[in-house]
Amino acid sequence: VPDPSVRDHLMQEEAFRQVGGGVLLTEPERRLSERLHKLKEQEMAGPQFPPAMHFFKARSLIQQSPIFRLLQMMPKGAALHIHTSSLVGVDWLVKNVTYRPHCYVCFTADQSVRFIFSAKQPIPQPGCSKWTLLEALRRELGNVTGFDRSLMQNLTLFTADPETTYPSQNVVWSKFEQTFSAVLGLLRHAPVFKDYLYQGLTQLYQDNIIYVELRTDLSETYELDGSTHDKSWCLRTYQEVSRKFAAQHPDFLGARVIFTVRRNLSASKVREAVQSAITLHKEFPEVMVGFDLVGHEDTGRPLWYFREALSLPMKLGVTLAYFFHAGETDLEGTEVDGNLLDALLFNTSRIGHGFALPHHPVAKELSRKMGVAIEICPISNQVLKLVSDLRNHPAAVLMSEGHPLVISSDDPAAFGTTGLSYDFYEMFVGIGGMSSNLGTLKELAINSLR
Ligand SMILES: O=c1[nH]cnc2c1ncn2[C@@H]1O[C@H](CO)[C@@H](O)[C@H]1O
Repeated sequence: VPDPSVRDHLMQEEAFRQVGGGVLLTEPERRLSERLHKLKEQEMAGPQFPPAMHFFKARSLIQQSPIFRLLQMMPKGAALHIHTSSLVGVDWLVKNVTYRPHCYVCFTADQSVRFIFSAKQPIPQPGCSKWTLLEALRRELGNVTGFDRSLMQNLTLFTADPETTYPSQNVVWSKFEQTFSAVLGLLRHAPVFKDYLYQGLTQLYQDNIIYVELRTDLSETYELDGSTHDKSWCLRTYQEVSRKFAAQHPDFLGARVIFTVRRNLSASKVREAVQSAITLHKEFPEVMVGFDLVGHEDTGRPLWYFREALSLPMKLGVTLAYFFHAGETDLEGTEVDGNLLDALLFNTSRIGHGFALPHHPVAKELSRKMGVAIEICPISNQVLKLVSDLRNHPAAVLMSEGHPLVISSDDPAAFGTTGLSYDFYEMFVGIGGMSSNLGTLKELAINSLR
């Protein structure tokens, strides 16, 4: 029989690590934690357990969960992994933005839509029907509600039947990129862009989030007469909107930007992007925090392919922080498997996703030693990686091994969420299981502000 005192010690150590360790609870917090524990037991014993289901099917159940409502009230710190183009829900885009004057729509052959604001009839776009003024179209239509619903469906992945709609990663990623193309015409209209950012910050603030870092390619914005604004205008706007919002909500710390480009670009294009990231960072040190590469990682170019571009700041003796998406993959058996290690060798400040970390022992150890935070986006993994059941998510292992984790929502509009409460729910109830407690939640919130 093993020595009971040794066993006892080891058991305690294990329990401590499983919940992320570290954070002490005050007496009232301990009581709240017990209450959460009881609620979790009830939820797990229920006929349907949301974290074991695809989020699109689980959302309405989660909305009824008392744990979810407590999580909404909880201060959650910072949202560190959100793409601007999917920040604000499609409800607001359709009901507010597409009802503004001068908004035109056209329909693509593959049943998607494009939008543009213009003072006069816009020039036709290849592959799209004739531009129609939405105001006129709605006047002609009998069923405006149905039409608006179909517009919304073009701007989000959310559907009642995810398994048949998205049978593979390639299918879901192609629809995903379609939603971005559709949204862009609305978002890039300069006055809409300002309101959109403000609305995005409002939604985060309402979910008790006090700081956000937004990933964006800073694509040019346009006015009604077709004139355009460049990346500097865009960054200035982020700064202005963030300051205005913080002035009106003194407990909000602000918004900053991670400049992104797509990982399927050529080496020379990425080199140009890194160069402009360096310039923009010099011009806007307060608001522009770093650089990242985005897009479907499994089919994209590996970081190593861009090594020359990514070494540029070092060569020039300037600092440019990296916030790489890496290991959003499984073990692929291809060059993209090197992304986690390369992200770390390029001194990444955080890792976006890191889902594949358990497959890469050397990268994993290095990451832990460097104290690099892993941005866990559980709902994104469900939708884009088709992992419906979150109970075996690698984040539980990473947490028990002492990796600093932060929770984020990635693309709230595409996934049908707002704020971080849905993702916290999936982390707390699904990934953390019965052992995660209020201390775990506290640790996650504190990590996001460290
Ligand atoms: O989870 C993600 N992984 C990688 N790329 C993403 C993810 N979410 C969005 N994007 C990328 O960001 C662009 C918009 O800024 C999208 O076009 C998409 O390719």
